[in-house]
This record gives sequence, structure tokens and C-alpha cells, in this order.
Amino acid sequence: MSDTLSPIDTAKFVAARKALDYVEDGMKLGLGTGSTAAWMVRLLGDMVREEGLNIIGVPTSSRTAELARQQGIRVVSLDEAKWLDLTIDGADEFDPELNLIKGGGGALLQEKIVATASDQMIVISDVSKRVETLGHFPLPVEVIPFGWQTTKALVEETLVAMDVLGQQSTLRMSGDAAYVSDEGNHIIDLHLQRIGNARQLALVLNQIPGVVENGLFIDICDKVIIGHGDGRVTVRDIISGEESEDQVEFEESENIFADLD
Ligand SMILES: O=C[C@H](O)[C@H](O)[C@H](O)COP(=O)(O)O
Repeated sequence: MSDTLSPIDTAKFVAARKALDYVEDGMKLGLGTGSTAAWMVRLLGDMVREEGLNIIGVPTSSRTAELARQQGIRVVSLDEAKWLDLTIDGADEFDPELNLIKGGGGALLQEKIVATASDQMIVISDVSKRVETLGHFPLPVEVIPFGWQTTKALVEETLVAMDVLGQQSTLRMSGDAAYVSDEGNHIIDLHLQRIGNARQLALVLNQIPGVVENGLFIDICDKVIIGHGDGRVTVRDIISGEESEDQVEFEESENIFADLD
């Protein structure tokens, strides 16, 4: 359907565009991080510039903050905004209950704080992130740098005690150095394959000293918009249990495709 975008980028783009149907003038919005959320921020920038919408954005990472400012979106901190109407963000995996794994891009901490401080969270995703059981995507756990190796060992012991299979954990790297998040922390990725009880694991991980947060988002997401490579979107709402389909039309000549990185 698109000569400009690959099927996967088409899927991300149409999910992002559909999400903007839920944005209203005057809203305070949480702005997610990642390649799918970046489409949403660019499209939101278009809306703000062309329709003169009065939107306040709270970014979930320094990357998103920079992009939002470039797009002319008014950016404030969460503490300035206090409470948000809606957060729109991507995800690395979502299950049938709309529980998520997030943090593949290292932004899980701010993302979880911002999504939790919102009336509603909408996840935008291509269809490849839909799973029956979370865990194939490595679960990110953000830890403070002090004593991180001890924290990592404690996390591994906890996984053994919980009888979680596939207990390998790795320190996320950025080149030759440990990855450092926007909050100055490291990330341990847990290669679990299958998380039987995500709710329990999320609680237990956060009890370990040195763990700041984990990438399991339980009961936070309200709606997922799943994009497909042919421009279709499926919208699934956890509260109503309804699922609907739509087709998102777009032109290859749109300005948004002209200013891609
Ligand atoms: O830390 C990053 C975020 O949780 C992203 O939302 C997630 O990794 C999905 O990113 P993408 O849309 O690039 O697949």
C-alpha cells in the first residue's frame, strides 16, 4: 500500500494516526518513547501547527522531549502538569489483558510514572507485539548503579525462588559501556521466554533493594491500537471488551514523510 514505508512502519504509522482520534483540544498528554510513539509525536505536531490545538505534552524521555519541542508542542514536566488526560505510548509486548512489557528503548521508568498519572493510557503497536503470554521479549529491570552486580544476583536468586524459567540476565550495554537511562540508572534485561504470573513478578522485583522499576505494566493500559501493514487498525478496549476495525488512509505526499531522520 505504501512505497515510502515498509509494512512494519506502515503499521506503526497507522496505529499512531488512529490514536490521535482520541486527542482533544486542551488536553494534557503523556508522550511515549520509541519508534511508534515518535510517529505519534510528529503527527501531533502537525495537528498543533495546522489546527492550532492547545496541547500540553509531558514527554517520557529526553529523546521525546527534544522531538516534541522540534514539532512545536508545548512541553512541561509532569510536576507542572500534575495529572494527565491521556498517555499514548508504544510497547514491546502486550497480552490479551493488555498487560505490557515496556522499556526496550530504556524509558520504562518515566513511562510508567507518566502513564500511571494519566486518566487513560493508549498503547500503539504493530501486530508483532501481540502475544498470548508475556516474556518472549527480554524484561527490562532498571537498577541504580551502586552495587548493580549484587542487585543483579539478587534478581536472579528471586527468579530461581519463583521458579521462573530461563533465568539468564544481562546488563544492557551501550557500545562498550553500561547503558545509562535518563535517570542515571542501569538496566538488567531478564531473558525469561514466558512469564507465568506477571502481576506477582512485577511486585516481587520491585521489593529487591537496588531495583528502581521493572518493565511490566500491569492494569495500566486501557486501550491498544494495533496497526497492520495494509493500513488497517484494530482497536481493543479493555474496559468495554470491544474490538473494532478501521482503515487509515494517508497520502505519500504528506509533509510528515518529507522530514524523516
Ligand atoms: O523504552 C521504550 C519504550 O517502552 C517503547 O515504547 C517500546 O520499547 C516500544 O518501542 P518501539 O515503538 O520502537 O517498538
